[in-house]
Amino acid sequence: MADQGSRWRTTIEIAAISAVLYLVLGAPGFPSSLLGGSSEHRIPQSRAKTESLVYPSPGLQCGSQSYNVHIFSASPLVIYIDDFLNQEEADHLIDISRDKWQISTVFNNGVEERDDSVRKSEKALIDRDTTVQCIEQRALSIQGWPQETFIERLWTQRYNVSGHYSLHYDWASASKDSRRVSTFMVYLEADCGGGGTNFPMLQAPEDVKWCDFIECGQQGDAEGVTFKARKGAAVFWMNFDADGRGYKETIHAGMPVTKGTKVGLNIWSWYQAGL
Ligand SMILES: O=C(O)CCC(=O)C(=O)O
Ligand SMILES: [Fe+2]
Repeated sequence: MADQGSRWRTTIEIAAISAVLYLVLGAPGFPSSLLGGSSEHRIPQSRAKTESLVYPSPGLQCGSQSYNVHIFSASPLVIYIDDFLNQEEADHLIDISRDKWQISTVFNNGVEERDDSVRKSEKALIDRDTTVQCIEQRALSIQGWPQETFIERLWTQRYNVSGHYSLHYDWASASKDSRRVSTFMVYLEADCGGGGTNFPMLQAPEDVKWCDFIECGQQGDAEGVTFKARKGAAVFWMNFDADGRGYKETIHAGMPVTKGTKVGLNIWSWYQAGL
């Protein structure tokens, strides 16, 4: 949470951080074919990545879930999905994360390490029971079952007071044949102050009806737009356009939690040609 006197980030800070991230994270906005991965010089996909890609079982039987879709932006496509998960599903995911929490890490110059100044939280790789697979299926269904697109094994993340994730893109590398096409940031527990998901390059809409889903007034002091952490809700966005250019507007941050606990869920869809 920020007040008038002490803004969490100034415009200049955001511009500087964005410029560094832009270069470090593979120059989003450039055609991914220029980043490597042409058909002649295909970058071999790491075994670890391929093994983390999953697809729900064909015979899966799932109940229906009535979610409410609010399109925030058409380009890039950004949607706030209220009730993406029901309360039981959200509680179940927290339950199966128990005993699996580990300190979240980041990659600095290719080295995986803890860096609380960038990302302060815990994360858990959850087992793929029926509930989890039905959530994977829902995520694919909303996207219209895109071809050659898989789900990355799901991770939950837990933020206590002062937990946060500073500005970043959700992709670190991308190629013509292989990339993290979309993100669902889902809120499983939101009994907290702060903890919204901020997009400094997206513009807040005018209509006050959006104030149910985004921070308005004092709490809306951060640049751009901050989606509220609401239990069961999800923010969905596409990371790349049809030509494989990363959308620079999708830079985002998990805002610091000022009280209580926030638990989130990442659902990332991965395009992998020829798997
Ligand atoms: O917790 C949030 O609001 C954002 C988390 C996030 O961006 C991520 O895990 O990649
Ligand atoms: Fe992210």
